[in-house]
Amino acid sequence: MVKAVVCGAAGGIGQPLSLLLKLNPIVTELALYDVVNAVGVAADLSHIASPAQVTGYLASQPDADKAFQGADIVVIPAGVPRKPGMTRDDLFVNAGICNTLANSIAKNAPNAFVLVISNPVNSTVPVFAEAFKKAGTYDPKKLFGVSHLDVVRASTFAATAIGKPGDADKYSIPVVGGHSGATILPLLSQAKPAIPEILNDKEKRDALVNRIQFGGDEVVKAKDGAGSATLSMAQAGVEFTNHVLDAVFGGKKGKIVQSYIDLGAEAGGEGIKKEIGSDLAFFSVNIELGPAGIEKILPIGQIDDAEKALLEAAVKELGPSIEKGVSFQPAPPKL
Ligand SMILES: NC(=O)c1ccc[n+]([C@@H]2O[C@H](COP(=O)([O-])OP(=O)(O)OC[C@H]3O[C@@H](n4cnc5c(N)ncnc54)[C@H](O)[C@@H]3O)[C@@H](O)[C@H]2O)c1
Ligand SMILES: O=C(O)C[C@H](O)C(=O)O
Repeated sequence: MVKAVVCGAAGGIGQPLSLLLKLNPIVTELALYDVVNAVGVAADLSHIASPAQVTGYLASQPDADKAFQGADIVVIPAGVPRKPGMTRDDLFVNAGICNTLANSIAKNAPNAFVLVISNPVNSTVPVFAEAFKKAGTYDPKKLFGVSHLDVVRASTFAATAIGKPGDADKYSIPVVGGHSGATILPLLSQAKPAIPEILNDKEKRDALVNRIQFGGDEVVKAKDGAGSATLSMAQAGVEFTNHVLDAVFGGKKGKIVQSYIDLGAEAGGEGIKKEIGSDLAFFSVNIELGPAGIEKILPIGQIDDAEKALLEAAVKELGPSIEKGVSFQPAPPKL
């Protein structure tokens, strides 16, 4: 029996993500939570013939805590998306929402795996960590910042740059660092299969790195005020969630993914700090998934000079974003 919760389930990401989770037979209970329309979306999804039993909860309901009770995994695409001209940092208003959700999870599902999609991920993941620490429920091996859309984009954009757009799913490119602009560090030198036609052409390489780092802006611009990536994020989100579900509940060990995590999460974090030459508390790294969540933090490995320069820029920009999340003070409750 596996209970999954989607917070922000009525939103642009939340609805398709909930649909895709409803289709995963590992999930037997799916609770949809939002401040609007969660009950309607749940009624709609509940007609699909798959094992998950769907329930919907509005945050204003007196029994809204039930959404979280007994949850094994909570996926969080709640909060405001970008409009043209905004940076992800401008979405720090979402910190308050994240803190509230973290408190509900700590109270009702202290052992749940928590996957954070809400932006700015570089800051909201530290907000969750701090709230869990205050509640005494923090297990860093169970907290994941979802940066998987960057990995998906890297494959798609690399295949396109090479002139083989139909082969997107054949390219695997690790993306480490953070989830915003210069903090997004695609490791093109580690691409599988190798992409010498890009690596040996500075102009093409710079263009590809830039497209991966600023892929989110493409969608924000194209949607022209109607939000940011939702459908590609739902697909990336479910892909990542399913990897965690497979590792924790499906007995499939050993999957390696990248996620923005607490470097204190498990032996290996200190090694990353040496590799990146900084004691940043959070970074997106290669992790091996297993029954406990983050089973191992794996080295970044060999990177070339161009990537070393990008790493320096990423580390510089990440520090203040992490600090902002760590030092976030929720507004006192209204009396
Ligand atoms: N990590 C990533 O790669 C990535 C990718 C795309 C978008 N995002 C982020 O995901 C978030 C959601 O994006 P979206 O396009 O789905 O936005 P959206 O506005 O369409 O949906 C957000 C949903 O959150 C709900 N919500 C607001 N406050 C809530 C609360 N306290 N509890 C529960 N639900 C609440 C809203 O009612 C809404 O239904 C944004 O912050 C966006 O920037 C992250
Ligand atoms: O770009 C955004 O604001 C949303 C998301 O972080 C993305 O990368 O698409």
